[in-house]
Amino acid sequence: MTRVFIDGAAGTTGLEIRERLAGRDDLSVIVLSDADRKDAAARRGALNEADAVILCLPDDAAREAVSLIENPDVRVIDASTAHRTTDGWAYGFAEIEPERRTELSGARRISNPGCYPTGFLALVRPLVRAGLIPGDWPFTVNATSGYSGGGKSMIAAFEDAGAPDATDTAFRIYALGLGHKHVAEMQVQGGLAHPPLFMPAVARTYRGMLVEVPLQLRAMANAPSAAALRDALAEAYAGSRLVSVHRGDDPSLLMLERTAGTDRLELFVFANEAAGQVRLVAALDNLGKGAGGAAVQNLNLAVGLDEYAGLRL
Ligand SMILES: NC(=O)C1=CN([C@@H]2O[C@H](COP(=O)(O)OP(=O)(O)OC[C@H]3O[C@@H](n4cnc5c(N)ncnc54)[C@H](OP(=O)(O)O)[C@@H]3O)[C@@H](O)[C@H]2O)C=CC1
Ligand SMILES: CC(=O)N[C@@H](CCC(=O)OP(=O)(O)O)C(=O)O
Repeated sequence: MTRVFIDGAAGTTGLEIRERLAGRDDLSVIVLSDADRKDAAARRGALNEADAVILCLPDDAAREAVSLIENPDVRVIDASTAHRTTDGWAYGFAEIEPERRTELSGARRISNPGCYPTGFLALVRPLVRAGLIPGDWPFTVNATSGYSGGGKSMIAAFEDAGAPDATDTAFRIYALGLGHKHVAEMQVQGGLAHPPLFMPAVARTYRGMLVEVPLQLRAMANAPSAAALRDALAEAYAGSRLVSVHRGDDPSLLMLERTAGTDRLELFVFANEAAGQVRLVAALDNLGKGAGGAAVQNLNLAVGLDEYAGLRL
C-alpha cells in the first residue's frame, strides 16, 4: 500500500487533495495532528517514512521540506512555485509535451504547475511547438481567478469582515508591477523567447478560473486560421480525459465557475476571421487542474497507479 504524506494538509490545496484521496483503497494518507503539523521533527519523520509526499506549503517551507528528505526513495510532488523552473524537477503537466507522461512515471521530483500557467501553457505550448505561432510572439495573458487562489489569507479577506485585509470588492486587477511569480514559469515551460505580459485579476467567487490569450493574427506573418489552431489543440489533447477542446459548440458566454469543482480543463478558440482576431480561452478550477487535481494526477503517475484515480472528471 502506497503511503502518502501531505505537508500543509490543513491549507486550501492540502484539503482539496485530502478530499480526492479519501476513500481510495490503493493508498493510505499520513496526516500530522494540529500540534505536530508545523513541528520540524514530526515533519522530518513523515517526509522520510512516506512513499510519496505532496507539499502544499508556501515556497520557503516547501524548500525546507525538500531539504529534510534523506530517504532517496521518496517521491515529491511540490504544489508551490519553488521548483517550477528548477533543473532536476519534472514539470508536472502530463498533457503538455508528448514525452511528459513517461517522464513523470516514477519521477522522484515533480513540480506541480501554477494555476494560471496551466491555462496559458495548455493554449499556447502546442501551437508554438507546431510552428503555428512563433516562439518570439509578444504574448499577452488576461486571467481571472476565484479568491481561493490566494489561499487561506485571501479566503479570510473575502469572507471575514474582521480579517486584517478584509475586502468587500467584487473584482480587482493586481500584479501591476508586471513581475508576477508565474511569468518565468510561463516563459520557460512555454519555450518562449520573451516573458508574456501577464494581467491577472481576482473576483468574488470562491473557485474557478478563466485564462485568455488574445491574438491579433493580422500582425503575424503566415497567420494560421482559427480552424488550424483548433485542429492543433485537438490533436495535442486527443485521448486526454481531463483536457478538452471545443469545436463548433462554443458557448456565447463563459462563466468563471464553468469547471468549478472539477479537475477538467476546457479550451476554446473564438475568432473573427475577417478582423484577423482570435481569443484563446482556457477554463479550469484553480483548485482542480490548477492545483489539487493536478497534484493527485502527478502522484498517481509517480507511484504507478491509475492516472485518473480520485480525479473529478
Ligand atoms: N490556492 C490555489 O489555488 C493554489 C495554490 N498553489 C500553491 O500551493 C501552496 C499552498 O497554497 P494554499 O493551499 O493556497 O495556501 P494556504 O495558505 O491555504 O495553506 C498553506 C498551509 O501551509 C501551512 N504552513 C505554512 N508554513 C508551514 C510550515 N513551515 N510547516 C508546515 N506547514 C506550514 C499553513 O499553516 P496555517 O494553516 O497555520 O496557516 C497552511 O495550512 C502554495 O505554494 C501555493 O502557491 C498552487 C496552485 C493553486
Ligand atoms: C488569486 C491569487 O492571488 N492567485 C495567486 C496564484 C495562485 C497560487 O497560489 O499560485 P501558484 O499556482 O503559483 O501556487 C497569485 O496570483 O499569487
